Order: sequence, then structure tokens, then C-alpha cells
Amino acid sequence: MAEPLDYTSRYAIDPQNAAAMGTDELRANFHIADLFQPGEISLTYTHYDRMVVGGATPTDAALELKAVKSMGTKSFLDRREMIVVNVGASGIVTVGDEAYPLETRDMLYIGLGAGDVAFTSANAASPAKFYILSAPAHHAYPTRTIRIGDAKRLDLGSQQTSNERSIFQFTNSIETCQLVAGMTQLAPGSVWNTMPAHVHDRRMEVYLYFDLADTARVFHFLGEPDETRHIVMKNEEAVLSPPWSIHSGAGTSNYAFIWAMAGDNVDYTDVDPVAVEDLR
Ligand SMILES: O=C[C@H](O)[C@@H](O)CC(=O)C(=O)O
Ligand SMILES: [Zn+2]
Repeated sequence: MAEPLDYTSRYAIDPQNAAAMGTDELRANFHIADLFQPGEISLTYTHYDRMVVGGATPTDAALELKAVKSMGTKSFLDRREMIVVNVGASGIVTVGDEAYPLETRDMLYIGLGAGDVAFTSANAASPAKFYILSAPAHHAYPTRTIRIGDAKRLDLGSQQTSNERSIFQFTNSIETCQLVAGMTQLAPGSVWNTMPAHVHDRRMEVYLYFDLADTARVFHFLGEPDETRHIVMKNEEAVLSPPWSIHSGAGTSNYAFIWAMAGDNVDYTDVDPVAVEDLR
């Protein structure tokens, strides 16, 4: 077996325990920082649908993705599928013998058993930042690049309610086992994502906020609809949304984020909306 990568585990938290948490405990359980360290791969193995969340920031050398102990498999994709979204400068993802160049905001879906995965930056001084998402899979769907310009676009919200935004669905035109992912871009002057909010107990979700200035923050809301909490997020940080939780945010500026889900179905529209008046 290959030398294991360092990784962190996050166990599944129930709503009652989450409601009793203060700031540090909420952050320790749901917030993921330091995803993009130059020359490193950072992985978090979650027990929410066994979703793995990570970042790879190659500089001079290629970075190889290896299985972690929690997977109990020889290589990463033996029993998993994966999505990579580049939020940095140009780079290449190698899968087996195939090289897949990704520009910023392009996405690569990699199917079950597709081979060994490695990450390279086109320019070490201005590295690619590969955001990694992976869930268990039991069928091999083809590896496919979806460029941001090819994603299905939905324009939602309005300037009047400070939630004018465009959703780019990456997995709309391809088949996956569990992963559903996309990117949402807030219009200048709009700050709210996913308000009105929703839950979907059949799928967990994870957000990566990016394209924020160093001094900007997003107040990310989580919790059951009638028992909400918040986590203050900065640029290029991720936050886990348990299946029972809302996931919504308001920024001190506009921003973008990658959202990704895994669970029972892959129907993006299958959500349980929560009226603003019902939030507590
Ligand atoms: O289940 C779907 C996800 O929560 C996101 O797609 C919502 C989102 O990006 C938004 O409304 O701004
Ligand atoms: Zn959602």
C-alpha cells in the first residue's frame, strides 16, 4: 500500500449536540481551513455520506493523491468517484495516463477505478488550486471535463433582496453515482446565498467560499431551521452542512462558492424549502 497521506476525520454530529456548541466547537466540527497550502494535499474524511473534502496546491513537483487509512483501499479511486474544481491558476490533473488541463473554475469528474490521480501546476509561482470532493461509488461513469462555460446556468434572486446570483451546475449533463456539484457566483452588491434556505435530509452538502478579499467575511448559517448558528468564513475555507442543517450565507461583499452534495439521490431540485418567517 502507498504511503498514507495525512488527513483529518470529521464525525457526524446530531442536531441536539450541535445546538449546544459554542463558536470553537462549531468551528472544530464543521469548519475546514488551510485547504490550499503550497506543495501540499490537505484532506478531510467526513462521516457525512463519507464525503472527502480536500485541496491540492502543486508548486514545482506533481502531487500524487493516495488513499487514506479510513478508506481501507489500495488506491483512492478503488471504490470512489471524485470531482476536482480548479479555483487557482492553470493546472493539469493526471488520471492514469491521461492529462486533463483545467483553467480556473473548470471541473473534472473522475469515475470509479479510473486510475492514479496526480496534480500539477502550469506555473509554480502562480499555482493551480484544486478543490477535491469524493464520495463512495459502485459504478464506473466516464471521466469528463466540464468547463465553467459549459455548465448549466441558472440565474436566481434579485438585487432588491441582495441575493442576485448565478448557479453553474457542473454535474447536470453527466452521470455520477452520488456527487452533485456546481458553483454559485454572487452579483456585485448581492451578499445572500440560498436565502430562502432549504434542507435536504437525503444529502449532505459542503461549501467552499472563494473570491473574497482578505478582509471580507461570509457569515455562514447552519443548524436546524428553528435553531440556527453561524460560522464566520474567510476566503478559500470550507464548511460542512449535515443533512439536517440549513446552509446559507451573507457576506460583507459578494463572493463565489463551490457547493457539492452526496447522499441518496442526485436530484438538485429535491430540497425542502424553509420560509424566512420560520427561521429562528
Ligand atoms: O442544494 C443546493 C445548494 O444548497 C446550492 O446550490 C444553493 C445555492 O448555491 C444558492 O441558492 O445560492
Ligand atoms: Zn442545499
